[in-house]
Amino acid sequence: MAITLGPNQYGKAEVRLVTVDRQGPVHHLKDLTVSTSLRGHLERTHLTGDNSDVVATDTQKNTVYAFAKDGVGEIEDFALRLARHFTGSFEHITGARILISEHGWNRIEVDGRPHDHAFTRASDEQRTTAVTVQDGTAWVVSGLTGLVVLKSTGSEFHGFPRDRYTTLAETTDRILATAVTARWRYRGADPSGIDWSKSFADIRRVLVETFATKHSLSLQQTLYAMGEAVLEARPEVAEIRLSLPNKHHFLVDLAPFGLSNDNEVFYAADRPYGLIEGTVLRDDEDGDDAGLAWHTLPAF
Ligand SMILES: O=c1[nH]c(=O)c2[nH]c(=O)[nH]c2[nH]1
Repeated sequence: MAITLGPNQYGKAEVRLVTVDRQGPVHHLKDLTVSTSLRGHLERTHLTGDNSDVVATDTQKNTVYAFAKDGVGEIEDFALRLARHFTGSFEHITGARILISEHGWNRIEVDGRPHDHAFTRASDEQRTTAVTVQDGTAWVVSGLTGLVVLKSTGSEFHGFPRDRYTTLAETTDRILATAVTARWRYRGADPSGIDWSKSFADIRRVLVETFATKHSLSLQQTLYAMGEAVLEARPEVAEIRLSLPNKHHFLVDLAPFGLSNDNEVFYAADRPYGLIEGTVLRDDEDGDDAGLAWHTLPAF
């Protein structure tokens, strides 16, 4: 039986990086978590322990901090700079994947005016990107996670099969709530000329507006509508994946207290939760150009 080394990668996970742009009295913060993964001809270290091809993960971490000195800018651009550096500087490193999540900070308001250098953490929501460079070609998959949304009506769920294990009541009016994780792949290899910040802001707006306005017969239907709206609004996006935990809000039975409950009092369950996941794509999109950017990412 022949044994061989399969696909592998290595890097520094979750480098915490905060930068302060202090060019003027008004400071600008960037708060990132950066993970690097390198791929290439790494048989020697795995098979013999010869590390002459191994760019140490400690060096990868230091590179992240050193590159931040010139300013981070948009996370997609920062990730592209890092990935191109690693693949361009070391002969045996042929691929790099850089994952970045950006944590938001809001300025504290003092007497109604935004403070120059004091902030509150925005929320658990994060903007994300996954940049892959392989043999000189780059792919960009950006997204967001932890975007919590809720609508207090405009959601129904009925018509599902009933068997001996079904107890769920049908409803024509329920709370619908979720924490959106979305990842969208930018069209084509080496995407350029994209205003990353504007693209992100528009996609986020379309996602939340569609969640709000689409009358929902299931979270699955809402997922598809959200993805479809993004693809219709943003031609630079090839496909989008959504992962939507159904944050159940169950009606509390107030009958034991002689009270009615007309969709006013709920128990917000944290687990278990339904998990609705799916991809919405253009049917003319050639999956091949996604290359390593998409198909080797965890599905959601
Ligand atoms: O929108 C929903 N989709 C489901 O698949 C499902 N299953 C369930 O119990 N509640 C819901 N709600």
